[in-house]
Amino acid sequence: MTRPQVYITRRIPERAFEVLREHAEIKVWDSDLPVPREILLKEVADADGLLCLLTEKVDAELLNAAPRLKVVSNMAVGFDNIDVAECTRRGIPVGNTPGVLTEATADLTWALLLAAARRIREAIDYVREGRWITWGPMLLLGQDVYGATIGIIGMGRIGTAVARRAKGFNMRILYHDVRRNEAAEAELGAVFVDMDTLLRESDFITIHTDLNPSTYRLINREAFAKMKPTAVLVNAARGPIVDTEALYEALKEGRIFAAALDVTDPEPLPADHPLLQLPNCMVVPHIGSATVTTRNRMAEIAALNVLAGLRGERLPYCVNPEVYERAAG
Ligand SMILES: NC(=O)c1ccc[n+]([C@@H]2O[C@H](COP(=O)([O-])OP(=O)(O)OC[C@H]3O[C@@H](n4cnc5c(N)ncnc54)[C@H](O)[C@@H]3O)[C@@H](O)[C@H]2O)c1
Ligand SMILES: O=C(O)[C@H](O)CO
Repeated sequence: MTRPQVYITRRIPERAFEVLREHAEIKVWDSDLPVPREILLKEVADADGLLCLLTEKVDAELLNAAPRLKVVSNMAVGFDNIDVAECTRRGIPVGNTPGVLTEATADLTWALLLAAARRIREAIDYVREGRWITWGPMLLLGQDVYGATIGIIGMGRIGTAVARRAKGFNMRILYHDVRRNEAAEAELGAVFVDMDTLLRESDFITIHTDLNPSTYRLINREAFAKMKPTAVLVNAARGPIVDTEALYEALKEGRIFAAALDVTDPEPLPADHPLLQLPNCMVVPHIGSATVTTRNRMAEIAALNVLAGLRGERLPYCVNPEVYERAAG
């Protein structure tokens, strides 16, 4: 019997290969850079399973080029790179990797929050550039975190994990979401507020929604105008949730204190982008889930999703379960 073919779009942790090797022929784009689109379109022609990353656009064009495809498995929790409706229409289940990256991403959010509040990037440059002459009573003054108010936009898995850490800093926790999170309210004393209240009252604003039509450029000029001049914004969700031009203006004109971004629009952000010239903006290259253990777990779940899809079984983590109802009906 011929073995199913799986295409993997990047060099990923070995764990994925351990899961799949016995059951499928694996072809991999063996590089640390994304597979060029024209090669991807050729490679999926005889693929039964696709294990992809957030850098690959899975749309009608790709699906047309992949007539045998039985499963699309994204090695990420976010799946805004995939046209899920189109996959569902074609009866293709789509998998993602929720949960296993929650704590790592919350940790990174906090690393950014603390670093932006206390101007760590500027402080490191100050020392490295030989400008450190003496202790200074007015040197590199930042914002207090302990006891401040944090406003969390998107109180899902990662938002809640960020809130848990905020509790340890004795913070007042506000949140906004499209639905109430009563568990977070009970456990953490988080208070549900409308967006306006969150923007006006928060000292720290962190973004943890998925990217969808309702969150695209949610943080725009009007939103920045409502924030405190001492506010710090952290985005560890998706770049397009923040309007980059509006952010640049807000930081340059001192309308907010600082921003720290793990994700940008565009992404990657070109090295000569004006945002990177601003002392009060810190950007890291989308490393929220980048720990050894987390990436191993993500690779494993992504592979288990592929395996289930190849066998016609329900994916352990499926973003379009309606695909099974359609099949049953
Ligand atoms: N920086 C990184 O490396 C990294 C790592 C993991 C996840 N992410 C991003 O973080 C997102 C969240 O992950 P999660 O596991 O917490 O997902 P989740 O589904 O548990 O949480 C997302 C929350 O956003 C809420 N939401 C959706 N639209 C909203 C809106 N318009 N206003 C307010 N809230 C809204 C949802 O109701 C949900 O509670 C992912 O979709 C992904 O894009 C980034
Ligand atoms: O959505 C995700 O999982 C991140 O952006 C990468 O871990």
